[in-house]
Amino acid sequence: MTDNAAGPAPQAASAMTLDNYRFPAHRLLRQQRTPDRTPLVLVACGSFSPITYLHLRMFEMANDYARINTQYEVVGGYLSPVSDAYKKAGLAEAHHRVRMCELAAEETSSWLMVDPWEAIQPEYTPTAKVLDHFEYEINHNLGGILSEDGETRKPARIMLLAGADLIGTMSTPGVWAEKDLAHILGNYGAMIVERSGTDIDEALGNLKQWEDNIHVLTQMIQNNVSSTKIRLFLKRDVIQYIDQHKLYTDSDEAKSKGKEKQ
Ligand SMILES: Nc1ncnc2c1ncn2[C@@H]1O[C@H](COP(=O)(O)OP(=O)(O)OP(=O)(O)O)[C@@H](O)[C@H]1O
Ligand SMILES: NC(=O)c1ccc[n+]([C@@H]2O[C@H](COP(=O)(O)O)[C@@H](O)[C@H]2O)c1
Repeated sequence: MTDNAAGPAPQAASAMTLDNYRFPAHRLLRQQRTPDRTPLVLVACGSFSPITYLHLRMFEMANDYARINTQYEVVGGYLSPVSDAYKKAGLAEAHHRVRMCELAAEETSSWLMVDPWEAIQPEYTPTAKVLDHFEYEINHNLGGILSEDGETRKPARIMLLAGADLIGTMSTPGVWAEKDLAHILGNYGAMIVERSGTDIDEALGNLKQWEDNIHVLTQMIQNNVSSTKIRLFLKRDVIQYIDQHKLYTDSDEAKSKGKEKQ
Protein backbone atom coordinates (compact mmCIF):
# COMPACT_ATOMS: atom_id res chain seq x y z
CA MET A 1 0.00 0.00 0.00
CA THR A 2 1.22 3.48 -0.74
CA ASP A 3 0.92 6.60 1.34
CA ASN A 4 -2.64 7.77 1.92
CA ALA A 5 -1.37 11.37 1.73
CA ALA A 6 -3.60 12.28 4.65
CA GLY A 7 -2.40 14.76 7.25
CA PRO A 8 -1.52 13.93 10.82
CA ALA A 9 -4.10 12.41 13.16
CA PRO A 10 -6.64 15.08 14.15
CA GLN A 11 -6.39 13.74 17.69
CA ALA A 12 -3.54 11.66 19.11
CA ALA A 13 -4.56 8.12 20.04
CA SER A 14 -2.65 8.50 23.30
CA ALA A 15 -4.74 11.56 24.25
CA MET A 16 -8.05 9.74 23.92
CA THR A 17 -10.29 8.74 26.80
CA LEU A 18 -13.71 7.12 26.87
CA ASP A 19 -15.20 10.63 26.79
CA ASN A 20 -13.35 12.02 23.78
CA TYR A 21 -12.73 8.83 21.77
CA ARG A 22 -12.89 9.13 17.99
CA PHE A 23 -12.09 6.27 15.65
CA PRO A 24 -8.74 7.08 13.96
CA ALA A 25 -9.24 7.03 10.19
CA HIS A 26 -6.75 9.67 9.02
CA ARG A 27 -4.63 7.08 7.19
CA LEU A 28 -7.45 4.79 6.13
CA LEU A 29 -7.71 4.67 2.35
CA ARG A 30 -11.29 5.85 1.88
CA GLN A 31 -11.27 5.13 -1.85
CA GLN A 32 -9.64 2.11 -3.42
CA ARG A 33 -6.74 2.54 -5.81
CA THR A 34 -7.24 -0.78 -7.56
CA PRO A 35 -10.34 -2.05 -9.36
CA ASP A 36 -11.83 -5.51 -8.79
CA ARG A 37 -10.35 -6.04 -5.38
CA THR A 38 -11.96 -6.33 -1.96
CA PRO A 39 -10.84 -3.67 0.53
CA LEU A 40 -9.03 -5.22 3.50
CA VAL A 41 -8.27 -3.80 6.94
CA LEU A 42 -5.65 -5.57 9.05
CA VAL A 43 -5.99 -5.49 12.83
CA ALA A 44 -3.20 -6.68 15.14
CA CYS A 45 -4.25 -7.23 18.75
CA GLY A 46 -1.58 -7.67 21.37
CA SER A 47 0.28 -6.36 24.35
CA PHE A 48 2.90 -4.33 22.45
CA SER A 49 4.94 -3.90 25.61
CA PRO A 50 6.93 -2.48 23.98
CA ILE A 51 6.18 -2.48 20.27
CA THR A 52 9.05 -3.94 18.22
CA TYR A 53 10.24 -3.85 14.65
CA LEU A 54 8.68 -7.29 14.12
CA HIS A 55 5.19 -6.11 15.02
CA LEU A 56 5.54 -3.47 12.31
CA ARG A 57 7.05 -5.91 9.88
CA MET A 58 4.05 -8.23 10.20
CA PHE A 59 1.96 -5.53 8.53
CA GLU A 60 4.38 -5.06 5.64
CA MET A 61 4.51 -8.82 5.09
CA ALA A 62 0.71 -9.02 5.13
CA ASN A 63 0.42 -6.13 2.70
CA ASP A 64 2.83 -7.80 0.24
CA TYR A 65 1.09 -11.14 0.67
CA ALA A 66 -2.36 -9.63 0.04
CA ARG A 67 -1.17 -7.86 -3.11
CA ILE A 68 0.58 -10.88 -4.59
CA ASN A 69 -1.52 -13.82 -3.43
CA THR A 70 -5.07 -12.58 -2.91
CA GLN A 71 -7.81 -10.44 -4.40
CA TYR A 72 -7.67 -8.03 -1.46
CA GLU A 73 -6.40 -4.47 -1.46
CA VAL A 74 -5.12 -3.41 1.95
CA VAL A 75 -6.76 -0.07 2.79
CA GLY A 76 -5.73 0.19 6.44
CA GLY A 77 -3.68 -1.31 9.24
CA TYR A 78 -4.36 -0.91 12.96
CA LEU A 79 -2.54 -1.79 16.14
CA SER A 80 -4.93 -2.40 19.03
CA PRO A 81 -3.06 -2.63 22.34
CA VAL A 82 -4.82 -4.67 25.04
CA SER A 83 -6.16 -2.81 28.10
CA ASP A 84 -4.74 -2.84 31.62
CA ALA A 85 -7.55 -5.22 32.57
CA TYR A 86 -5.61 -7.99 30.74
CA LYS A 87 -3.26 -8.03 33.74
CA LYS A 88 -0.41 -9.83 32.04
CA ALA A 89 2.71 -9.74 34.22
CA GLY A 90 5.24 -7.08 33.28
CA LEU A 91 3.03 -5.04 30.96
CA ALA A 92 3.56 -1.30 30.96
CA GLU A 93 0.43 0.74 31.54
CA ALA A 94 -1.91 0.93 28.57
CA HIS A 95 -1.45 4.66 27.97
CA HIS A 96 2.33 4.14 27.66
CA ARG A 97 1.85 1.18 25.29
CA VAL A 98 -0.54 3.21 23.14
CA ARG A 99 1.93 6.09 23.00
CA MET A 100 4.83 3.80 22.05
CA CYS A 101 2.75 2.25 19.27
CA GLU A 102 1.84 5.73 18.09
CA LEU A 103 5.47 6.88 18.03
CA ALA A 104 6.51 3.75 16.12
CA ALA A 105 3.65 4.00 13.61
CA GLU A 106 4.31 7.67 12.97
CA GLU A 107 8.06 7.22 12.67
CA THR A 108 8.26 4.12 10.56
CA SER A 109 5.08 3.88 8.50
CA SER A 110 2.90 5.93 6.21
CA TRP A 111 -0.22 3.82 6.68
CA LEU A 112 -0.39 2.23 10.13
CA MET A 113 -2.66 3.63 12.84
CA VAL A 114 -3.18 2.95 16.52
CA ASP A 115 -6.72 2.52 17.76
CA PRO A 116 -6.84 3.14 21.54
CA TRP A 117 -10.46 1.94 21.90
CA GLU A 118 -9.56 -1.47 23.33
CA ALA A 119 -6.81 -0.01 25.53
CA ILE A 120 -9.08 2.54 27.20
CA GLN A 121 -11.86 0.09 28.13
CA PRO A 122 -12.12 -0.53 31.88
CA GLU A 123 -12.85 -4.22 31.25
CA TYR A 124 -10.94 -6.75 29.16
CA THR A 125 -12.34 -6.98 25.62
CA PRO A 126 -12.10 -10.36 23.89
CA THR A 127 -10.55 -10.17 20.43
CA ALA A 128 -13.83 -11.12 18.70
CA LYS A 129 -15.42 -7.96 20.17
CA VAL A 130 -12.45 -5.85 19.11
CA LEU A 131 -12.91 -6.99 15.51
CA ASP A 132 -16.65 -6.21 15.80
CA HIS A 133 -15.68 -2.68 16.85
CA PHE A 134 -13.63 -2.23 13.64
CA GLU A 135 -16.44 -3.69 11.56
CA TYR A 136 -18.87 -1.23 13.13
CA GLU A 137 -16.64 1.84 12.80
CA ILE A 138 -15.53 1.20 9.22
CA ASN A 139 -18.51 -0.48 7.60
CA HIS A 140 -21.38 1.01 9.57
CA ASN A 141 -20.20 4.45 10.75
CA LEU A 142 -17.95 5.33 7.82
CA GLY A 143 -20.08 3.43 5.30
CA GLY A 144 -17.29 1.22 3.95
CA ILE A 145 -14.79 2.10 1.23
CA LEU A 146 -15.46 3.82 -2.09
CA SER A 147 -14.59 1.71 -5.12
CA GLU A 148 -11.77 2.79 -7.45
CA ASP A 149 -14.21 4.13 -10.07
CA GLY A 150 -16.16 6.04 -7.39
CA GLU A 151 -19.37 4.24 -8.35
CA THR A 152 -20.03 2.03 -5.36
CA ARG A 153 -19.22 1.66 -1.68
CA LYS A 154 -17.93 -1.70 -0.53
CA PRO A 155 -17.70 -3.10 2.99
CA ALA A 156 -14.10 -3.65 4.00
CA ARG A 157 -13.10 -7.12 5.07
CA ILE A 158 -11.70 -6.94 8.60
CA MET A 159 -8.98 -9.50 9.34
CA LEU A 160 -6.93 -10.39 12.38
CA LEU A 161 -3.16 -10.17 11.87
CA ALA A 162 -1.20 -12.30 14.30
CA GLY A 163 1.92 -14.35 14.86
CA ALA A 164 1.91 -18.15 14.86
CA ASP A 165 2.16 -18.26 18.66
CA LEU A 166 -1.18 -16.48 18.96
CA ILE A 167 -2.95 -18.84 16.56
CA GLY A 168 -1.34 -21.66 18.55
CA THR A 169 -3.25 -20.49 21.64
CA MET A 170 -6.44 -20.83 19.57
CA SER A 171 -5.69 -24.52 19.15
CA THR A 172 -5.17 -24.86 22.89
CA PRO A 173 -8.41 -25.85 24.63
CA GLY A 174 -9.81 -23.34 27.12
CA VAL A 175 -8.00 -20.16 26.05
CA TRP A 176 -10.59 -18.94 23.56
CA ALA A 177 -14.38 -19.36 23.67
CA GLU A 178 -15.52 -21.70 20.88
CA LYS A 179 -18.06 -19.15 19.64
CA ASP A 180 -15.35 -16.47 19.48
CA LEU A 181 -13.13 -18.73 17.39
CA ALA A 182 -15.99 -19.44 15.01
CA HIS A 183 -16.69 -15.71 14.79
CA ILE A 184 -13.06 -14.64 14.30
CA LEU A 185 -11.96 -17.40 11.94
CA GLY A 186 -15.31 -18.08 10.29
CA ASN A 187 -16.54 -14.52 9.71
CA TYR A 188 -13.39 -12.37 9.67
CA GLY A 189 -10.39 -14.57 8.98
CA ALA A 190 -6.74 -14.23 9.90
CA MET A 191 -3.32 -13.63 8.45
CA ILE A 192 -0.77 -15.57 10.42
CA VAL A 193 2.94 -14.83 10.35
CA GLU A 194 5.33 -17.72 10.98
CA ARG A 195 7.36 -17.27 14.12
CA SER A 196 10.48 -19.17 15.09
CA GLY A 197 9.73 -21.38 18.06
CA THR A 198 6.19 -22.21 16.90
CA ASP A 199 5.43 -25.18 14.67
CA ILE A 200 2.83 -23.77 12.31
CA ASP A 201 1.18 -27.14 11.54
CA GLU A 202 0.81 -27.81 15.22
CA ALA A 203 -0.49 -24.30 15.81
CA LEU A 204 -3.17 -24.79 13.16
CA GLY A 205 -3.91 -28.32 14.35
CA ASN A 206 -7.44 -27.88 15.70
CA LEU A 207 -8.46 -25.11 13.34
CA LYS A 208 -8.79 -27.13 10.13
CA GLN A 209 -12.47 -26.26 9.67
CA TRP A 210 -11.52 -22.62 9.10
CA GLU A 211 -8.41 -23.22 6.99
CA ASP A 212 -9.86 -21.39 3.97
CA ASN A 213 -9.98 -18.21 6.06
CA ILE A 214 -6.49 -18.57 7.52
CA HIS A 215 -3.64 -17.23 5.41
CA VAL A 216 -0.21 -18.39 6.49
CA LEU A 217 2.64 -16.01 5.72
CA THR A 218 5.99 -17.73 5.64
CA GLN A 219 9.07 -15.80 6.70
CA MET A 220 11.78 -16.07 4.06
CA ILE A 221 14.35 -14.91 6.57
CA GLN A 222 13.96 -15.86 10.21
CA ASN A 223 14.61 -12.83 12.32
CA ASN A 224 16.91 -12.58 15.25
CA VAL A 225 14.28 -10.92 17.38
CA SER A 226 16.37 -9.40 20.12
CA SER A 227 19.02 -7.73 17.98
CA THR A 228 16.37 -6.40 15.63
CA LYS A 229 14.50 -4.97 18.57
CA ILE A 230 17.59 -3.25 19.85
CA ARG A 231 18.29 -1.71 16.47
CA LEU A 232 14.77 -0.35 16.23
CA PHE A 233 14.84 1.06 19.69
CA LEU A 234 18.19 2.77 19.26
CA LYS A 235 17.02 4.48 16.13
CA ARG A 236 13.56 5.41 17.19
CA ASP A 237 11.82 7.61 19.69
CA VAL A 238 10.49 4.54 21.46
CA ILE A 239 13.71 3.94 23.39
CA GLN A 240 13.75 7.56 24.48
CA TYR A 241 10.15 7.22 25.64
CA ILE A 242 11.01 4.07 27.64
CA ASP A 243 13.91 5.90 29.31
CA GLN A 244 11.95 9.01 30.01
CA HIS A 245 9.11 7.14 31.68
CA LYS A 246 11.40 4.59 33.35
CA LEU A 247 9.45 1.67 31.86
CA TYR A 248 10.55 -1.96 32.25
CA THR A 249 12.77 -1.19 35.22
CA ASP A 250 12.62 -3.47 38.28
CA SER A 251 10.40 -1.04 40.16
CA ASP A 252 8.03 -0.77 37.22
CA GLU A 253 7.70 -4.56 37.05
CA ALA A 254 7.20 -4.81 40.79
CA LYS A 255 4.44 -2.22 40.45
CA SER A 256 2.62 -4.24 37.79
CA LYS A 257 3.08 -7.52 39.69
CA GLY A 258 1.58 -5.84 42.77
CA LYS A 259 -1.35 -4.74 40.65
CA GLU A 260 -1.84 -8.27 39.39
CA LYS A 261 -2.29 -9.60 42.90
CA GLN A 262 -5.04 -7.08 43.77
N1 LIG B 1 8.80 -12.17 15.82
C1 LIG B 1 7.52 -12.28 15.53
N2 LIG B 1 7.11 -13.02 14.47
C2 LIG B 1 5.79 -13.17 14.20
N3 LIG B 1 4.80 -12.60 14.93
C3 LIG B 1 5.14 -11.86 16.00
C4 LIG B 1 6.51 -11.65 16.34
N4 LIG B 1 6.55 -10.86 17.45
C5 LIG B 1 5.27 -10.60 17.77
N5 LIG B 1 4.41 -11.21 16.92
C6 LIG B 1 2.93 -11.16 16.98
O1 LIG B 1 2.53 -9.83 17.28
C7 LIG B 1 1.29 -9.85 17.99
C8 LIG B 1 1.38 -9.02 19.24
O2 LIG B 1 2.35 -9.58 20.07
P1 LIG B 1 2.38 -9.30 21.65
O3 LIG B 1 2.85 -7.92 21.89
O4 LIG B 1 1.06 -9.64 22.27
O5 LIG B 1 3.38 -10.35 22.19
P2 LIG B 1 4.91 -10.63 21.86
O6 LIG B 1 5.42 -9.71 20.84
O7 LIG B 1 4.95 -12.09 21.64
O8 LIG B 1 5.58 -10.24 23.23
P3 LIG B 1 5.58 -10.96 24.63
O9 LIG B 1 6.99 -11.40 24.77
O10 LIG B 1 5.18 -9.86 25.56
O11 LIG B 1 4.60 -12.10 24.58
C9 LIG B 1 0.99 -11.33 18.28
O12 LIG B 1 0.05 -11.78 17.31
C10 LIG B 1 2.35 -12.00 18.09
O13 LIG B 1 2.17 -13.34 17.70
N1 LIG C 1 -10.33 -15.06 24.19
C1 LIG C 1 -9.72 -14.11 23.59
O1 LIG C 1 -10.30 -13.24 22.97
C2 LIG C 1 -8.22 -14.08 23.68
C3 LIG C 1 -7.49 -15.11 24.27
C4 LIG C 1 -6.08 -15.00 24.32
C5 LIG C 1 -5.44 -13.89 23.79
N2 LIG C 1 -6.20 -12.92 23.21
C6 LIG C 1 -5.56 -11.72 22.66
O2 LIG C 1 -4.33 -12.03 22.09
C7 LIG C 1 -3.44 -10.93 22.19
C8 LIG C 1 -2.05 -11.36 22.55
O3 LIG C 1 -2.03 -11.84 23.83
P1 LIG C 1 -0.62 -12.26 24.53
O4 LIG C 1 0.22 -11.00 24.63
O5 LIG C 1 -1.05 -12.77 25.87
O6 LIG C 1 0.00 -13.28 23.65
C9 LIG C 1 -4.12 -9.94 23.12
O7 LIG C 1 -4.64 -8.90 22.33
C10 LIG C 1 -5.26 -10.72 23.74
O8 LIG C 1 -6.42 -9.90 23.99
C11 LIG C 1 -7.54 -12.99 23.15
